[in-house]
Amino acid sequence: MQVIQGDVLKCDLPYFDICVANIPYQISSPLTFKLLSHRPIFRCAVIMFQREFAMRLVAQPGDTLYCRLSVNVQLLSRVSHLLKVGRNNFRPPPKVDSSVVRIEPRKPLPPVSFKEWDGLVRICFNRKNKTLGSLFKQKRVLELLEKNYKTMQSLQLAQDPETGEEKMSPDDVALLANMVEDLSMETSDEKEDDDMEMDDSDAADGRASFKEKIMGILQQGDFAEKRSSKLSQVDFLYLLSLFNKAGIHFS
Ligand SMILES: C[S@@+](CC[C@H](N)C(=O)[O-])C[C@H]1O[C@@H](n2cnc3c(N)ncnc32)[C@H](O)[C@@H]1O
Repeated sequence: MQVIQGDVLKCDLPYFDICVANIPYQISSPLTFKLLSHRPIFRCAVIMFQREFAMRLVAQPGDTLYCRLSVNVQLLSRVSHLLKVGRNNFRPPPKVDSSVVRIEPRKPLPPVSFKEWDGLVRICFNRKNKTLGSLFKQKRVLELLEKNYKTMQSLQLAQDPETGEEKMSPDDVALLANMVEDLSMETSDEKEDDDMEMDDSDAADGRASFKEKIMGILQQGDFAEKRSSKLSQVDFLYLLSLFNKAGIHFS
């Protein structure tokens, strides 16, 4: 047996196939994504988390705690709740309850670029109870997508629907380890709604047709009136494929 002493977030992990851990809860998110980006990928992890974090990991569409953390972790793995561990199992009792969760990485990973995926779900979960139609009408979102669209066109890198989508590479997944800071336990719906929808004056500067293009894609998949809080992994993958086929990219 090899014992490694050090900060698990900073040290290079060796090959392992099973991870069993009782962790400090403040590293839940970075550790989860560090494990999921580790290669070769492990077989199974059984980890105790703070109850609310655990419930976010396993939350399904329609559950109150369903969020970006849920869709990102579930894109990469199957997660199941194994056991509740109440605070009174400890002396002295901590302030929070715990749960033990099993994480089994998907093999193979879904055929999607994680950068693209993350770009899409960031927009969709910015306000998970708003309709996608209303989220994608925001000036900030349209400007970002149009900028990406023009860049891709000028570089002639727009994906040809016949040649297929980019695939998720191990390097791509490794990005996960660096994007965990805002996958916290706060609900983004509590944020101030400071985004402007594009109004008529914006139409004058030529963005109207791009907005129509985006709305057309949403309507094509019957997404305009839907809300992220109710959409499954398959829905998001389908939506991403519709956008990519139309030359709209999120990274
Ligand atoms: C919840 S305790 C679990 C202790 C022991 N494994 C057990 O099950 O009784 C978490 C342990 O992780 C250690 N720890 C905290 N941050 C760490 C980090 N970044 N890397 C490695 N260990 C860490 C703490 O010092 C503490 O001993």
